[in-house]
Amino acid sequence: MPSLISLSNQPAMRLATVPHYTERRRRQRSLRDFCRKLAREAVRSLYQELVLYPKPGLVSLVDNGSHDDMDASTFMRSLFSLRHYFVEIAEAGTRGAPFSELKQLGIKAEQRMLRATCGINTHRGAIFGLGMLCAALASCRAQGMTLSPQAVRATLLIQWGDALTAHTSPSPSTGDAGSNGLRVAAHHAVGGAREEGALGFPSVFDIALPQLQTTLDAGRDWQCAKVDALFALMAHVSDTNVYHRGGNAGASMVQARSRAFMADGGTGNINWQAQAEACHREFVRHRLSPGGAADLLAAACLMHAICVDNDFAVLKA
Ligand SMILES: CC(C)(COP(=O)(O)OP(=O)(O)OC[C@H]1O[C@@H](n2cnc3c(N)ncnc32)[C@H](O)[C@@H]1O)[C@@H](O)C(=O)NCCC(=O)NCCS
Ligand SMILES: Nc1ncnc2c1ncn2[C@@H]1O[C@H](COP(=O)(O)OP(=O)(O)OP(=O)(O)O)[C@@H](O)[C@H]1O
Repeated sequence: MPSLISLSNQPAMRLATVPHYTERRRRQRSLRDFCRKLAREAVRSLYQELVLYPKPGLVSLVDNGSHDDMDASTFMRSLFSLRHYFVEIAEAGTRGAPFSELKQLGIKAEQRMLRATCGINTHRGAIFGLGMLCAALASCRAQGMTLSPQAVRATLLIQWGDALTAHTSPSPSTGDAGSNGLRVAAHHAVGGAREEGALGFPSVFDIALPQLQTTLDAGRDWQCAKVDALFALMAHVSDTNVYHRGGNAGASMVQARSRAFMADGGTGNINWQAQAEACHREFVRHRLSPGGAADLLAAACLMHAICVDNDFAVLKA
């Protein structure tokens, strides 16, 4: 039996017996596992959004809402195509990668999405919102910080706030071709996803996440929580998808109908299901699709899952 000393002369053994080396390897493995877990939660949150019904104007397992060009299977192919992206952007977050690197990962993810959907834009806003949150969550974890909503939002703004602000006024040189959101921003002075990101996703942290918790604390189920959070988002968010399809009139209708639903008690109202389905039919009649609210709901579902997993109390609405 060779002595431990002779074995320890081997390079591999020398490293392996050095405590901080094993600690570093353990920590790296733990971070990789966390990034994979984040990615699973992000994909699961996109699925949670897809299967919600009633979801006014939007695609679900029940119908295609205001869309002729996509259905639930389009979204399923799309969310599955993003499974590696969320790992990649989380790992970039652990390194504190610059926004330019996150942006390239986002663009690659959009290309994977478009290949999976034969060119249909199913999750462009979600790639941005959930991608940035995964990067911020992973950065918090790498720094040994808590994963509280406050810490995640502060980390996102500290690490990438300036770049996200610059991202609200894109220039052709940065490869920002025209988009529906940019055209809406120019025509209606509505900031959309870019402004939401630059402000640290206030609609997720200050509206949707507290609403999820308020409905759950009232004793209602997860479907009710997601419905109330979606209506709360539609009541407040300036959704460029809605402006793009329905202009100012469409945006006013979405906000007015959503505020009325919440003022009537949301899913606490005994007739909530009939009211929500009537809203769905009205939005479909007007071809309205609050896709931005749907993306933000998925982001809130991700943050809620993290809070539950880490026993963080979510502030109520
Ligand atoms: C910022 C994004 C969403 C582009 O926004 P823009 O308004 O220019 O584009 P577009 O109209 O195609 O997409 C907007 C999407 O955001 C969603 N959305 C609309 N309004 C809002 C809102 N108020 N809040 C959040 N999301 C919204 C919609 O569902 C829509 O799909 C993003 O896709 C982008 O910049 N992509 C390039 C790659 C990148 O920079 N990624 C960043 C790292 S992930
Ligand atoms: N369940 C959903 N149903 C429809 N849209 C959704 C859903 N979930 C998220 N979205 C968001 O809404 C966007 C799709 O809306 P929309 O089709 O209006 O956008 P667009 O492709 O930019 O515009 P258009 O299709 O009118 O040319 C998706 O990119 C996605 O970000």
